[in-house]
Amino acid sequence: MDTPVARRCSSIKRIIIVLSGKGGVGKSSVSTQLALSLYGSSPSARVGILDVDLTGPSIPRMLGIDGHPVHQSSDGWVPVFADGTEARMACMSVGFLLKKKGDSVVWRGPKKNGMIRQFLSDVRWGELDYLVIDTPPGTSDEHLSLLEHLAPVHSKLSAVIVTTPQAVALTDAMKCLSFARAVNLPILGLIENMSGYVCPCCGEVSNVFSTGGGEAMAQREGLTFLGSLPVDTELVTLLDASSNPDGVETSELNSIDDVSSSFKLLRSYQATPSSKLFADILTKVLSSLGRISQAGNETSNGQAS
Ligand SMILES: Nc1ncnc2c1ncn2[C@@H]1O[C@H](COP(=O)(O)OP(=O)(O)OP(=O)(O)O)[C@@H](O)[C@H]1O
Ligand code: SF4
Repeated sequence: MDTPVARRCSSIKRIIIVLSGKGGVGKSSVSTQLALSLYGSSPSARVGILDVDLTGPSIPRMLGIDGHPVHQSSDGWVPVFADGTEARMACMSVGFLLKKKGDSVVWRGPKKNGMIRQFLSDVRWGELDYLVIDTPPGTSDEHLSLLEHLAPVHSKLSAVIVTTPQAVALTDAMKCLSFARAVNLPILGLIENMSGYVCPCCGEVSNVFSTGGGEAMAQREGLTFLGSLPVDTELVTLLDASSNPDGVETSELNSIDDVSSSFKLLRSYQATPSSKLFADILTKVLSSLGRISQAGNETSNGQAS
């Protein structure tokens, strides 16, 4: 089907949708870490991150590019490049379109649907190896709009589910899984976030909440368990340090050089020992992606023959 979204997405190889049943489980942090890991997976990897959490956009803040202006060209919106002039990490979020930091989006379904369509059809992503899409918690209008508009490029889609170990989060993660299955969205796997607390002094792991529920759910449901991430104080410090100071007006943030130093700080997280855990997750994500594309090829070959 030839639609504006299909035309725009023709230069994107893989689209990974990050889902969570419950709010606050770390879906945006995982989307950010996933995008950074994919970016670091090869010196030429080109990654986009699209924030469709319209009422709670947090990706610009996490990437240290909060408040940067988005320019409109004759061919659509130019995304903000989190890595500055290297231009391999493109980001788009409703957060860039708000006049002031802290402004809220109070939109009904049709307006949200229009915004998502515009994000998918009007952003000049260019050639991307991966587009990571951070979604709102649960399965809402935004998810339905997203999948409806992306239907012409369904073969490029897959999802990662993020949960925390508590029973209530796992129940909501199950709803997410049912949704993904209902819309025939391949699942790359499940991540259990905030699984234990690592003491910054001695490295001892304390299980503040129950643990292992995510892995058990993955096993039960035949999903790949991508891994557990502990509560990491270093990550929080970095995410806070990379954010722009409160109250900086959009018009004051025009220099692309401002972006590079924040991004370097965030990338330094990728070099810490705790990021080893995310490196293992990335290996499993890439292997699941390979498996899904192979299955897709076999299906299309089978259909062709
Ligand atoms: N593994 C972790 N260690 C420490 N803090 C974390 C971790 N994961 C997430 N956080 C922190 O928890 C808070 C919520 O995380 P995040 O915004 O990623 O959750 P979310 O699921 O996307 O939330 P929302 O429902 O608002 O979309 C953030 O302040 C984030 O920095
Ligand atoms: S885990 Fe060990 S070092 Fe860390 S706070 Fe507890 S007693 Fe102290």
